[in-house]
This record gives sequence, C-alpha cells and structure tokens, in this order.
Amino acid sequence: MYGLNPTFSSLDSNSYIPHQKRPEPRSNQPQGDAQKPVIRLHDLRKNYGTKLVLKGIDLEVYPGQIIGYIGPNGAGKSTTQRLMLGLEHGYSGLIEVLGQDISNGSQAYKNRIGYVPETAEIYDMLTAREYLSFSGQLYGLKQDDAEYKAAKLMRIFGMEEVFDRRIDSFSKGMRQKVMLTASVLHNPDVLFLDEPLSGLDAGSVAVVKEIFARLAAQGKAIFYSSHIMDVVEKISSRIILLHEGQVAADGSFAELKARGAEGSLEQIFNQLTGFTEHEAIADRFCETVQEAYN
Ligand SMILES: Nc1ncnc2c1ncn2[C@@H]1O[C@H](COP(=O)(O)OP(=O)(O)OP(=O)(O)O)[C@@H](O)[C@H]1O
Repeated sequence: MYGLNPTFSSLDSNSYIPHQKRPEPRSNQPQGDAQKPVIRLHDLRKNYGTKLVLKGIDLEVYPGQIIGYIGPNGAGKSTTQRLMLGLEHGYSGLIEVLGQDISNGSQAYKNRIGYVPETAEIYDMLTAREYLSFSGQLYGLKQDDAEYKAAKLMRIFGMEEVFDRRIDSFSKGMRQKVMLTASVLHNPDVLFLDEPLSGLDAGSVAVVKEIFARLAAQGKAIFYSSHIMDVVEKISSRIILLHEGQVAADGSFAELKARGAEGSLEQIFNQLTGFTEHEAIADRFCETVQEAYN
C-alpha cells in the first residue's frame, strides 16, 4: 500500500517531522510512478543482541529526491542502508524498495539499485577495468557493455590513463570515482551512498554535486549518508536526522530552519541531538595535550 502517513507519537516534542515528503509529479514521468515511493520503511526495528539499534523507522522516499541521511556516530545510518540493500538480515517491520517487500526472497529489486559503500578494499587487487566489468556483470550487464560504458565514464572523470591500473595504486579520490562509476553502470533507479564525497577534491565535489542534481532530475532517488554538514546542507532536497535509532527530524534545510531550529545544519544537528559538549571536550583534550610528564 502506498501513501502511508504514519504518526510519530513516540518521539519527543523537540523532534521535527512535518510529513512524508511527496514531490510534485515531474512532467517527464508518468504521474502514477512519481507518486509512488521508491523506498518505504514502516516500523523498522533492528537489534544486535540486546542492543536496540533501530527503534521504529517510518519513511517514504520518492523519485527525484536527494536524501541526506545524517546522525551521530552509531545512530544506525549504515545499518538502515545495509538492511535496505539486503546486506543485513534479521529485522522487524517493513522494508519496501521499488515496490518490492525485500523480505519476499526475490532479488529483482537489486538490479535497479546502486550502492557506493564507504570502503571496498577487498577489490584492491583488481584493475579499474576488471572491477567495473565485474560490478556491471553483477548488475546484469554483458561484459562488453559494462566495459564500454565504464571506459566512457572513466574518460569523463579524466581517468582513462589509469583504467588498466590496479585500484590499490589509486588515491582515495580516484577510488571514490571508480566506486561511483560502478554504482551507476546499470542506470539504477535508486542510488545508495555512504560518505560519497569522501576523499574528493573541491573540483570533483562540485562535479559530483552536479551529477546528483541531474540524476535526481532524471527521476532517480539518491539516499546518502554523510557527516559533512555543509555539503549535506547544500545538496540535499531533504534531510533526515537519525538520533538514537529514531527519525528526529525530516525536511528540507529551509524547513528545518523554519521550524525553529537555528543556524547552520551543524548547529541544527547539535541542537536536535542535544550535543552541547564540543567546547568542553576540546578544552579537556587540549589541556591534556599540554600536560607535562612527571
Ligand atoms: N554487525 C554488528 N554487530 C553488532 N553491533 C553492530 C553491528 N553493526 C552495527 N552495530 C552497532 O549498531 C549501532 C549502529 O551502527 P551503524 O554502523 O549503523 O551506525 P552509523 O550511524 O552508521 O555510525 P557512523 O556514523 O559512525 O558510521 C552501533 O552501536 C554499532 O556498534
């Protein structure tokens, strides 16, 4: 069932969740499709042993949205992404991706999603060509098609000369571009990314920001987590703040500000997560650095 509009009565009064964000239908898409969420989470709960990590997440994501999924370390962001990707099991509640309840055992939705993990060192021994060819084939492309498109995308990123070099000789930013390329070879409808701008120089960040905007304009949904607040503030059409396993805020940056939260996203983040210790921690840290040995 689409269009669920859950309530969030268990959250405290500081939480800001206006409503599930539903964009206007785009003229280049069938209206029905634009109204259907590409991701739907309902009462998603996950625990590791006795530790409750996700405590009932309700969320709908629509085509064309760029979601910045933020939260303190350990809030459960990667866990949420890994569950949606089918890389983590054992949860309660509903996870629906592209209309498919992912617990039904079918892998069909996986050919329509892309994923950029934060690290992928296990593939370091491969060349960019080998890795991209392998990734493309995992997503159902023929080897020739995968290599052709990979070569073209790498050339656009200015990486044609290193296409046949091993990834372990690449800088962090170069690896990131390979991962990004791998995630889009099969033209996915939904893109999941973990710290997608990590290691990229300023020019490359600008390029990737533009790429996100264009992919979203094509009707793809982008769901990424990051700790770089000034970037999240600028490129997300919608920001979802996860705090202690629950959604504590959900809206565009302008909406978060308009609802009483003040300042930069970093300040809003600290306000909503109740983190006011940064100065005291920095004081204690630097005093300790200066301590003399006896
Ligand atoms: N495989 C696991 N086994 C046990 N506990 C885990 C496992 N994976 C994650 N956790 C715990 O779940 C909690 C949420 O972890 P998660 O990686 O989702 O957080 P995060 O929000 O992505 O954090 P960060 O911003 O530091 O990347 C943490 O307390 C973590 O220790």
